[in-house]
Parts: sequence; structure tokens; C-alpha cells
Amino acid sequence: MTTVIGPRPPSEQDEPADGPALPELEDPHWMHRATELAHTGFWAVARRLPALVREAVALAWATSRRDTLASIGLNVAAGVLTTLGLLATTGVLHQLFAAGPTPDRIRAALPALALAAAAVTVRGALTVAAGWAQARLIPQINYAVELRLFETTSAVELAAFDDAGFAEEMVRARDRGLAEAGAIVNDTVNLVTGVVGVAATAAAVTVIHPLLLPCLLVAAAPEAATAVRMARRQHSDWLARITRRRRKFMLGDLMADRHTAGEVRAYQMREFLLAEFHRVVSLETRAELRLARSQTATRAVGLSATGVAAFGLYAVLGLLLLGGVVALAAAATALLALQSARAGLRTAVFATNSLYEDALYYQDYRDFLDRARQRVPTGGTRPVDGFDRIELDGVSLRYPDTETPAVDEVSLTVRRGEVIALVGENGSGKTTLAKLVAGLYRPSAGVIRWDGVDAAELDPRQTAAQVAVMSQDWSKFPFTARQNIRVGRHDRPADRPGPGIEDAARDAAAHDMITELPFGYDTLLDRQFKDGQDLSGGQWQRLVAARGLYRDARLLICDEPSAALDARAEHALFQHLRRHPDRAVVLITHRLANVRHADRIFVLDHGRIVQEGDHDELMAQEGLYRELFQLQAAGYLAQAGEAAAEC
Ligand SMILES: Nc1ncnc2c1ncn2[C@@H]1O[C@H](COP(=O)(O)OP(=O)(O)OP(=O)(O)O)[C@@H](O)[C@H]1O
Repeated sequence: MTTVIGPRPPSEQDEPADGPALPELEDPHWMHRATELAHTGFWAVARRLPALVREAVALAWATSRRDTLASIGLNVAAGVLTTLGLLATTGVLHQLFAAGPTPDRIRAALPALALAAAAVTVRGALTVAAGWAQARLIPQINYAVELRLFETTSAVELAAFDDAGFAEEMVRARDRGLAEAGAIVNDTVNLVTGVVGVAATAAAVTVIHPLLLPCLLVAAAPEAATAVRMARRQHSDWLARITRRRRKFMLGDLMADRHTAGEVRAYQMREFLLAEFHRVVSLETRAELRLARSQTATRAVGLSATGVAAFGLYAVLGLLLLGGVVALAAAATALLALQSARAGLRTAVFATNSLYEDALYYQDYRDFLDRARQRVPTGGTRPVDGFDRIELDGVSLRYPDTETPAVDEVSLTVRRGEVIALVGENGSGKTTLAKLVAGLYRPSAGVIRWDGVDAAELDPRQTAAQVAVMSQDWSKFPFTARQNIRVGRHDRPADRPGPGIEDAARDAAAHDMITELPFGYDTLLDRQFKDGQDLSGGQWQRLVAARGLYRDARLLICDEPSAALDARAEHALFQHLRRHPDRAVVLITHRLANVRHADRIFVLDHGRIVQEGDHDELMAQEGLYRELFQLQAAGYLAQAGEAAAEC
């Protein structure tokens, strides 16, 4: 059966919709910059130009001196040749308009003609070379700023990601700020090109006759004013339509994204989404048509004014000619110069506008880097090589913008060779506490000591190297199965002992599953790439466990390591999480049968430790642990009883 796509293409006659059925989206975070530009006049923008140009040149200079010099220098040289070419053209015309037989006049014009031709040729070559240098410069800048951003984002402390303001600034820097670095350099080179073009023409015209310069500028002004007006109109219109455009992209994503494809079909959302899309596209098309109409009107008015101005220039030239103030050849060159000045002015005006806008967004990137650098943990310098005990002394942690601490004055000790378990209801603070032990968060109060030394004094890289975390919210890294395990300790030196990749996979019950993949350990685990595969939730969790075991760290933190595992895989994994003399294990799980053998169990409630002991001690007490354990056990006992009765 063929499926008919319902909505017809939108047209200008479409009636406006009653209003959005989906909740209106908020303005994007970077909108304030765009608003700032919309409310700034052209001259205010022009006044900031020197600072912006300095900024762009410094950025380009730091990236490649050679290409920066070439981009700007060759454009300036091309400008000099524009002047030379115009002056040579005047020479040619002067000879051609002189009295005498035609062959003599042509002969006399030949040297100037050769000079004009040479100027045009060399100028063309310089412009091409400048374009090449500019094209080389931009990707280098883009790469450099991207690298700087990710070097910083990957170094900041984990807590920064919980700070909504920081996260927003990071998105802003990535979304637009990043791309604008290359753009401001591009704009600057274009601005230089435009200004050099106008200056070169002005110089030539002034040499021919000083009176021609003001005439030329007045004649070129309407075109420049039209360009400014159209650029600003385009921008403010884009601003007004931004929410609708985001909505359109969002709807498009829902209809063409792998992750939403299943739900869209399961809920039969297709017609609903298409109707929404149609409505947004209708409004959007109407707005675009309105813009096209008004831009055409502006262009028509601008062209008329340009025509009148050109006519005025011709009239002035005519009067100057009649009065014998300028020669015919000079007047003809002035007309050629007008074309060149217009092009240069147009380039400069566009470049000024976009340089200002792009620089606003680039500032976001700069601000973010400054702020992010303050959040890179400095830590101490004391070396770390393993531990005998890690003590938490009255440790608390409060997440940003939250009222109550997630971990509240907790004191406990983790000893090498022990398995300890953290249990408690959802939200009681287990994961947060485990992250504190792992050094991923710094406590807001209290001290963590490694063998009696404040963890803040230890070298953070060496401390982190002692820890492996099998996280509750693991990521599906888009690498091969082998790489997915190897990233657990990708920098392990060849002479350092430790389990092999396949050993770790076997211990986590992942080996057989991996060998059944189409390319075994070399299967790419991302369906968005060619030959990529995806795994089930439980299979991914086995891989995550293999990664943690491969890391072979002195402190192993297992946060719900078996939540998605089947009974066999869970049993296999827990065989490898038993006591080991060189390792401490911190285990978090809601399946309390798995913590029975832990050396000590800490029961958390609202961020505080409310009970502590081994399984037998805790079962002997009234309290949360016994209550939770019995609740779980009751489920199994009831099932076992029913099964026995059936037999
Ligand atoms: N990144 C965060 N930002 C703000 N609050 C958070 C953050 N992570 C957790 N919390 C809050 O801190 C408290 C403790 O959360 P935590 O994840 O440590 O609990 P948990 O005991 O591990 O829960 P679960 O059993 O559901 O995994 C909860 O109230 C939670 O809402």
C-alpha cells in the first residue's frame, strides 16, 4: 500500500494557524547577542571596528603568521595595482583622445596600455593568491579554536556540568562561538579588501583631479546605504523568525531521527507531526515571501537612487568637461573608478556588519574559555601509588542550586582488600557518595584522606589513575568492541601487568557475545556508521563491566553494575567482584542478595548513613536494611512457595 503524504506545499495564501499546538519553545540561549546587534546602529558598529580588527588579526597571527601576512599583504598589493591600473588607463585614454592621426595616437597609447594590462594581470594573480592564503588560514583557525575548546571542556571538574549556567555557556560557545573565530578573520580580510579597493580608487581619482573624489563618494553612497539597509533587514527578520525555525528543525528531527523513529511509529504520530510541520512551514514561507517583497522594494529604491546619483555624477563631469576643469580622458576614468569604488564599498559595508555580529558570538567563546579555565581542578603535587585506606571525615556535598545536601556529614573508611556496599532507597545519595570517594566531586564540607593525606594535596591525575568506575549511567561510546574495553586504560604501558582485553571480557561474561558480532572485537558499535551494530542494554552493560575490569584499578566503584544483566551474567560478574588483597570495591546495588558477602554495608537515607555493619549484624537489627531485604526476599519466597505448591 502506498502512503500519501497529506499536507500540500505551503503557499502565501495559507491562512494563519490558530496557534501552536505544541508548547512554544523558549528563545535560544544565544538570542541576546542577536538582539544586541539588532538594536545597535551602523555607526556604533563602525566605531568598534578597530578593536574588532585587532582581535581578529591577533587570532590569525597566533595561528599562522605566513598566511595572515599573505592574506592581508597580497590584498593591499592588489589595491596598489588597482590605483596603477586606473592611472595607466587615464594615460591610454589621454593618448587616444589627443589630436593627430589615429595610428600615431594608438602608437603613443601603447606603453600605457601595456602598463594597464600588466597591472590588471598582476592584480588578478595577487587576488587569487590572497584568496588562497585566506582559504588556508580559516580551517587552521577553526581547528585551533575547536581544539582549545575541547582541551578545556574535557579538563574542567565534573561539578561544572551540574551548573546550569556553565552548561548553557558551553552550549553557546560550541553552537556559535566556535564557528565565528574563522568568520571574524574572514570578515576582517574582506573588510581590508573592500577598504583597500575604495582607497585605491580614491587615490587614483585624486591624482587625476581632486574634485572628482567627493563626486565619486556621493555617487557610490546610495548603493552602500542600500546594502546596509538590506543586511539589517535580513538580520532582524531572521531574529523575528528564530523560534519558528527552531520549531521546524525540531519537528524535522522527530520525523527523521533514528532514536525517535520507533516511538513515532508506535504512537502513530506521523499525521500529527506532518500537520504541525505544515503549519510552521506555512508561516515561515509567508514570512520569507514578505521579506523577499520588502527587500525587492528596498533594492528598487536603492537602484533608482544609485541611477540618479550616477546621472548627477555624469552631469557634474559634463560641467567640469565643458568648463575645461578636467580632461575627457580623466572624466572617462572617473566613470571606470565609480564601478570599482562601488564594489569596494559594498564589500566593506557587508564585512563591517558581519564582523560586528560574528565578534559578539566569538566573545561568548572567549568568555566561556576564561570561566572554564577557572574550573579546571589544580589539585596538589604529592605522588600517589595505591592506598591502604581512604577515609571520609564528615563529608558533605550540595549540588548547585539545591536546598539540601545530597550527602550529609558522612564518615566512613574504605580499606584495601575490602568490599563495602552502599545501599538505600532511590535518591538517598549512594551515587553521589561513590563519586566523592572516586574523587569525581570535591566535598563542599569535610575531608577525604588517602592514607592520612588530604586528597586535595595529591596529584589529581595520579589519584584518578587508581580508580575505576562502572557507572550507573554509562555511555555508548561509538567505538569498536575492542576499543570500548581498551579505553578503560588506553595508556597502559606495555610493561605494566594487567588483564588483557579478552580476559576482561570473559570475566564480565562479554566475550561470547562479542565473538558473535559480525566482526567480533572489531565490530563498530554504532549503527549510524557503515557496518555498525548496536547491542542490547544488558550486552552494553557487560561491555561496561569489561572496561572497568580491564582498567585494573586499586579502587573499583560499581554503581548498579548488574541492573540490566541476566541472572547468569550477573552471577559471573559478581564472582570477579569478590575480595582481592590489592583492591577495594565499593558496590552499589538495589539487589540486596548481592551485598550479603560485603565486608561492611552502609545504609543511606537522605544523604546520611543510618546503619552500618555486615549483613548478619544488619539483619539482626530493626531498621531500613532488614525491611528492604525482607521486602525483596518476600517476592522470591512467595514465588518459590507457589512453585512448590504446584509440584
Ligand atoms: N547532578 C545533580 N544535580 C543536582 N542534584 C542531583 C544531581 N545528581 C543527583 N542529584 C540529587 O541528589 C540526590 C542523591 O542522588 P543520588 O544519585 O546520589 O542518589 P542514589 O541513592 O544514587 O539514587 P538511585 O538509587 O536512584 O540511583 C537526589 O535527590 C538527586 O535528585
